[in-house]
Amino acid sequence: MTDRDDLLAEIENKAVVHGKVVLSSGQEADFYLDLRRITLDAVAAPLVGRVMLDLTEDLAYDAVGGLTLGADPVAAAMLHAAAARGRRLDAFVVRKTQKAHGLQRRVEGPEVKGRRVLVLEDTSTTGASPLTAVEALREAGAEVVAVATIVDRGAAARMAEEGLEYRSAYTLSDLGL
Ligand SMILES: O=P(O)(O)OC[C@H]1O[C@H](OP(=O)(O)OP(=O)(O)O)[C@H](O)[C@@H]1O
Ligand SMILES: O=C(O)c1cc(=O)[nH]c(=O)[nH]1
Repeated sequence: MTDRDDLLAEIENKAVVHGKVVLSSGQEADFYLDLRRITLDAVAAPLVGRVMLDLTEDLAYDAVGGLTLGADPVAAAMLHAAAARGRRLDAFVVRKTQKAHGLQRRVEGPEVKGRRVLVLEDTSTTGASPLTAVEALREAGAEVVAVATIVDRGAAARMAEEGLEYRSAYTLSDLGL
C-alpha cells in the first residue's frame, strides 16, 4: 500500500457523510466530505502531508497555505512532512477578512512577498475559496504557482479559466461518489 492508497482509505472511512447538505457556495448536495476529520486526524494528517508533497513535487514553491480554515491543517501537515524530508517549507494562513487590529495582516505567517507559493484546499467545489486566497496572495506580492486540493469536487474548469495550474490528489470517482 502506498501513502496515496492509505489516505484514500482514511478518507473513505472517516470523511464521507451521506445526506442533504448546503455547501459553501449555497448549492445543495447529497453528501459532504468532512476533510477536517482527516487533516486533524493523528493517522491521516501525516499521510496528507506526504501525499500533497508528492502531488506537487515537480513544482517550485517554498511556502504553502490557503484560505482559513480548511487549508490550515493541510499546510501544517506539508510543512512537517517537508521537514521530515530535510526540506524547508514555510506555511501561511489567508484570513477571510483583513484583521482590524494588531499588524492588520490578511496573510499571516512568514512574509510571502516576492516568494513562489502553493495555494491549498482540503476540498474544492466551485473553487471560490482558493481564488479568494490567490487574490489576497497576489495583493501581498506573492507569485502563485498552482492550487492543490486533497479532493476535487468539480473546480478544475474554473481553475483553468483563471489560468491556474490545478492539482488534486483525488477526484470524486476515486471515492466512488
Ligand atoms: O470550492 P468552494 O465552493 O469554495 O467550496 C469548498 C470550500 O468549502 C469548505 O470551507 P467552508 O467555506 O465551509 O469554510 P471553512 O473552511 O471555514 O470551514 C472547504 O473547506 C473549502 O474551503
Ligand atoms: O463545497 C463545500 O462547501 C464543501 C464540500 C465538501 O464536501 N466538504 C466541505 O468541507 N465543503
